Amino acid sequence: MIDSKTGQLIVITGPSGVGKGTIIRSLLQKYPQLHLSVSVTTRSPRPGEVHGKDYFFVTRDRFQQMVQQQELLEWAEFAGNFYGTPRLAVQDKIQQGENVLLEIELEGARQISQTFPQALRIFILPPSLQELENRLRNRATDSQEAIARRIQRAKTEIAAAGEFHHTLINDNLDRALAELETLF
Ligand SMILES: Nc1nc2c(ncn2[C@@H]2O[C@H](COP(=O)(O)OP(=O)(O)O)[C@@H](O)[C@H]2O)c(=O)[nH]1
Ligand SMILES: Nc1ncnc2c1ncn2[C@@H]1O[C@H](COP(=O)(O)OP(=O)(O)O)[C@@H](O)[C@H]1O
Repeated sequence: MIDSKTGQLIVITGPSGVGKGTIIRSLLQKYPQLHLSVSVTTRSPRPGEVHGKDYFFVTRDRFQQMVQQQELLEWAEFAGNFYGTPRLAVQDKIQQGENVLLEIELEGARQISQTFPQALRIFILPPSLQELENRLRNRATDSQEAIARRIQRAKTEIAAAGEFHHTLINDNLDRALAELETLF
């Protein structure tokens, strides 16, 4: 699958609720040589989310400081919160020949395409907008307002899918995973 001697950066983008987290969890179980970059966010933790595992949860002041001190490889505002990729952890892993996954939204993926043009950028699409909304509602982790913001943003993101090296529809999870594995 992946050449273990060369550290590769793989960007996975797609609308909120499409199944990025679900897909990545499966990938990490199957391929221990893959590492997921843990992002920094100003969003509040959801029940069960763990600081340092799901995200580093920080204040807006701390986030701003990280931006100013150029500690982030990329960052963006999404649905009213800030998200960013800590630079050092990713650089260290890549230099050590490890493969690193970034699960980030569109603006961040665009920044990476400038700063890391060699990164493989993959966009995950939902079968339909209605199904995307169903998944967000069934996941039941976000308020009505947060879901509405995510659906609104999804339209812009989906329209930009053509900027990515590959697009993939997460209809059936196992099928989508099998297709994704062929891209690495
Ligand atoms: N640019 C950027 N986007 C991120 C980062 N971490 C997470 N995101 C994106 O931010 C969006 C919202 O994430 P989250 O609040 O966890 O919601 P969820 O994707 O619906 O589970 C998603 O599109 C994530 O891919 C990051 O470090 N940088
Ligand atoms: N292929 C699929 N078919 C049906 N439901 C799915 C599929 N993939 C993921 N889901 C469900 O959709 C919801 C959103 O998935 P999640 O991985 O949290 O998305 P994201 O990380 O992109 O926001 C979750 O409840 C998850 O169990």
